[in-house]
Amino acid sequence: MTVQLQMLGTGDAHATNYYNNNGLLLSPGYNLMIDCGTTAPLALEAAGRSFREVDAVLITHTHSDHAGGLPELARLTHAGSGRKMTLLAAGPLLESLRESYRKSLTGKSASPRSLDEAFEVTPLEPATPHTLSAEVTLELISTPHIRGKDSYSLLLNGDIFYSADMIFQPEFLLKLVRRQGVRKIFHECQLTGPATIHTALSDLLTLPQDVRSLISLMHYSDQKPEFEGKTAEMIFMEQHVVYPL
Ligand SMILES: Nc1ccn([C@@H]2O[C@@H]3COP(=O)(O)O[C@H]3[C@H]2O)c(=O)n1
Ligand SMILES: [Zn+2]
Ligand SMILES: [Zn+2]
Repeated sequence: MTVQLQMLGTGDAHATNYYNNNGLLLSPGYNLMIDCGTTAPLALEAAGRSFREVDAVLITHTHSDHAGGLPELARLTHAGSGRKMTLLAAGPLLESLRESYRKSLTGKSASPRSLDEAFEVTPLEPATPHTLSAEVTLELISTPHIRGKDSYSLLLNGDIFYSADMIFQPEFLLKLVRRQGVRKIFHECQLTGPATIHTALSDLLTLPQDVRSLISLMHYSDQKPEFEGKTAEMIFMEQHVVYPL
């Protein structure tokens, strides 16, 4: 299967050396942007890509490093091609996304005046596999991040897990690998300190070796270079590199 993942950025919300942790799932005839943080429009260009190559954008949750770039993406697509890009998200996120979009509008802007004018807004039912193209199926999995804030991780093609920001879920990760046959895990990673709303590197290091060996780390801070060689079998994803899945 010729599906690839290119991270537009691999940084956390405060990183200055890395763009926001947003991805581009690349497949023949269908490219999906995974999250669209504030830096995503710039990061697309830095990665040598164009919004014109993106068929749809999926939002995992409504923090600015995951959804803050939607107004600029809307402006670009509206001005650059006139087309409406598809926006995919779980239903419970839509009200918040619509409100954030409204708040981003300024009086003079020529941007579309609402999220629905800007995008073909398409709610996705969680816990249900959705066929997005001949080579891409996607299931949203509700995972805990911040109390009261819905957040959805992704199961791609049934055997690849991509975490939204999430509190460490060891039993869940073990189940994915041992019972559901997940063969790759892209996991967010807080490098220092105890993690309360994210998953710490120290948490991931407690997983069994066979699970660690499937994990690629993303959503990290500027301290990443200090942690090279300290992640056991887990590898750091590098932004803009294209990884086969
Ligand atoms: N000092 C902090 C700590 C956190 N935050 C926000 O909380 C979010 C947690 O999820 P995230 O997607 O990593 O983005 C973080 C910041 O938006 C913040 O804005 N300032
Ligand atoms: Zn984040
Ligand atoms: Zn978050």
